[in-house]
Amino acid sequence: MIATESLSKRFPRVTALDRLTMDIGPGVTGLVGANGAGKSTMIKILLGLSPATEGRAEVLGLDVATKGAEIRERVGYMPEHDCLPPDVSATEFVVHMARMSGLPPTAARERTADTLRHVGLYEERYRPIGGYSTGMKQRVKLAQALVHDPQLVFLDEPTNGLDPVGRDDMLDLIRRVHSDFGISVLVTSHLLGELERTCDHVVVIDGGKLLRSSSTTDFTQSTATLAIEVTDSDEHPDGTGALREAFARRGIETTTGGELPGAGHTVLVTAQGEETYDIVRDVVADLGLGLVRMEQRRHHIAEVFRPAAEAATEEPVTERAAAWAATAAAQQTGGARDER
Ligand SMILES: Nc1ncnc2c1ncn2[C@@H]1O[C@H](COP(=O)(O)OP(=O)(O)OP(=O)(O)O)[C@@H](O)[C@H]1O
Repeated sequence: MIATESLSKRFPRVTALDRLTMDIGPGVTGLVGANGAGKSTMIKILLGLSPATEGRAEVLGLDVATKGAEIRERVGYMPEHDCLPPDVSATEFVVHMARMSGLPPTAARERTADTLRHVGLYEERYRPIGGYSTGMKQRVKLAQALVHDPQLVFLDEPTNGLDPVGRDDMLDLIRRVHSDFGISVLVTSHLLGELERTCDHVVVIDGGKLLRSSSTTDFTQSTATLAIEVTDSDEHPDGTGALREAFARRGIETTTGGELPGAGHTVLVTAQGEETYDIVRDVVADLGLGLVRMEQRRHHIAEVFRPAAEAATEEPVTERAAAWAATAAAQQTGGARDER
């Protein structure tokens, strides 16, 4: 769907994209990075609206440097900032955008009605946009990106300004753009966690550089640890403590499950492979404890970047990534350390 090769964009005072190479296939892809990471700049280059300083990029096999118009025919774009005319209704605006994309009048009206219904705007679609809530405006922006039935849509921070419920609704809607219509999606966000359940693939950029590009499951599984919970026994009134000591004797490091209620009874062990499960079974059996739970703990994406947050003294990129990972983790409070 999208391929970039050593793509750079330099403004007089800042390098917005720095030799970025990535390959994005069909599905829902998240482009994640702190404010100023270069996400919007990337989208503008991919739409052929802003020239790259260096490198190449292709969208749907079309070169962004020479085929901008063809790309924009096939790609929908939901900009980050509010850019809707306040005096016209959603219907009038989206019909206009459909006509601009080349649809004949009747088809434009039909597609507009379908698309607005799909994004959840009903009777209010006849009212002027100026009186809409932020959530409704975001839906109009999404509708105009979808109305010409594109193969791919770029959604720039679609959850901006939404409350938690509105944010969840928007994320579900984005997922359905792909599952119901087969349209691939590139969605940007500065919140790592929020794209975790929506995206098949996540690309993380910081200071215009690629930090990581991988499937969401790779992200969340690569740091998987085992969460183990055991009973106490007469012989070992503190079963959890006894378990940790037994692991220590075998040279296996453990941590506890954090500060959530009940987490003190959870022992976390880094899974080195299948044999870790066997070791846990043997250790628990030797101690004569009951095994209440042994499950793979899936990390949230923000946790992958936690080590960066703890070593925030190095180069500027790391500092920014650290501050942002810390913010992302804080924004997920309550869910970030849940065990699934
Ligand atoms: N036209 C421009 N002229 C000069 N600098 C620019 C221009 N557009 C973007 N920049 C700078 O390039 C960097 C990347 O900006 P960009 O808007 O792509 O980031 P972003 O990841 O989309 O962040 P945000 O979510 O805040 O929009 C920023 O430092 C920004 O100030």
